[in-house]
Amino acid sequence: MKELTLAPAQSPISGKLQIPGDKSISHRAIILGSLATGTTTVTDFLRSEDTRRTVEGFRQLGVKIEENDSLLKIYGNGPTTLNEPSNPIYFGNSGTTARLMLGVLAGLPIFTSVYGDPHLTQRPMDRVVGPLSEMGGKFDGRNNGNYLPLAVRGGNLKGIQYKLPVKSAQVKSAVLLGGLFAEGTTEVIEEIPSRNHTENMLRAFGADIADNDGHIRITNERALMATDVIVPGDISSAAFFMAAAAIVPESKLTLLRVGLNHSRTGIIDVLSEMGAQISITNQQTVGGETFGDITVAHRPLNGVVIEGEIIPRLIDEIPVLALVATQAKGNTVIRDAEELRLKETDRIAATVEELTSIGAKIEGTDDGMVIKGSSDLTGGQTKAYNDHRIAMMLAVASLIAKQNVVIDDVSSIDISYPNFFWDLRKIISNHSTFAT
Ligand SMILES: O=C(O)C1=C[C@@H](OP(=O)(O)O)[C@@H](O)[C@H](O)C1
Ligand SMILES: C=C(OP(=O)(O)O)C(=O)O
Repeated sequence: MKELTLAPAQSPISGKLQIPGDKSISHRAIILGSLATGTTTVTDFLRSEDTRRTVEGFRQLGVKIEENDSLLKIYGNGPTTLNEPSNPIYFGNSGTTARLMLGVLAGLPIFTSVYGDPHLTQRPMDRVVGPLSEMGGKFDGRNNGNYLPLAVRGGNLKGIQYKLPVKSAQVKSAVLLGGLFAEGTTEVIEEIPSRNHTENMLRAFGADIADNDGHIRITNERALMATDVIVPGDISSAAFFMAAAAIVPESKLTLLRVGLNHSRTGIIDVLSEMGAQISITNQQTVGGETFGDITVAHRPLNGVVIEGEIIPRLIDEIPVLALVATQAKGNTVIRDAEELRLKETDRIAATVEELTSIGAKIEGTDDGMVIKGSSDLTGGQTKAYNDHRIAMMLAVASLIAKQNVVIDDVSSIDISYPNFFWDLRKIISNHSTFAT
């Protein structure tokens, strides 16, 4: 447990920040680099608890991976050289590691057993075990293989056509990764677009993949070849600082080289619609991923409705957007976000409970929340539920609270943003008021 007391910001937020590498893209770089033939160099890789799980997972399968700060070298020899691990693979807290690696393990002709921490052990796996079993993978575990720990016997997969029943990039990615090993064509049909980093990176590694208006087809016909990956800054991490600049009066902050893939930029659309001033400069595209600098300046904010197709484009940003909405005039309504109940914690319940406890007017619904703005935040004792996104949202809330905000445990932040508090200190001048 690492309790932290945070004091309100006494001045506007300003300056420039380099945001650490994108977590989703970092996971995918390890996976595809490990399955490819040749050496893959990954620049600006996110070193965090979650990505460490994916690195360790592939090391257990026999892949040599060298780490030098945020530079990673993966020495791939193709999937036929991967070994049956002698010990269970630990996925920790990482849903992405679990779902995507299950897609790979289903394709390999080996036996593996996999497990996670108490939070991941409660998150559903049937969403990937279902389609991967249909392809021929064999799974066993509690509740018909819905929960970790799981036993997996892979190999002999056949392509299927699979219409996604949930809005999930992890499920899409697991089936596509299984498709890399399957006889025939594997097709995933996605009605509402979710993050497409897997598709972009598979293409960059030379896979036979095509996306025709949400019908994504892949075959096993082309072996993956190593390619270098440059990881953009994670917009889901930048989101906390975008929110901070949007709610602390007179602030103006620039976040450098952040990933701007359209499937991830819902937060820019919503903050702009609320009235924040946002500009983007220095755009470039590498390996199918666009980067750019985002500048956010404080302006008076108005409530908005967040629903429908935009939800997967900002799913991890909803807790911090709810915080921003407490400072906007009028109601903000969030709908179609039922997936939030299945994350590291139930993020609808956690956001409502904790923001209410520090003075916000917010109510939960089955698939979202309604926030009545604007209201002053008082401060006080809060809980992070061992969820990094809730912990960082509460840290941002402290900037505008009337009194200190105490967060019961901030250690979960290492899951996606180990340097979060260093970066927060850089942009607020009264950092000496941090206390543990
Ligand atoms: O594919 C990914 O890297 C992710 C997809 C999303 O999950 P779902 O696919 O479950 O929506 C997101 O919430 C998670 O943080 C990362
Ligand atoms: C939901 C998240 O990650 P994962 O599903 O990989 O645990 C997240 O990072 O917010």
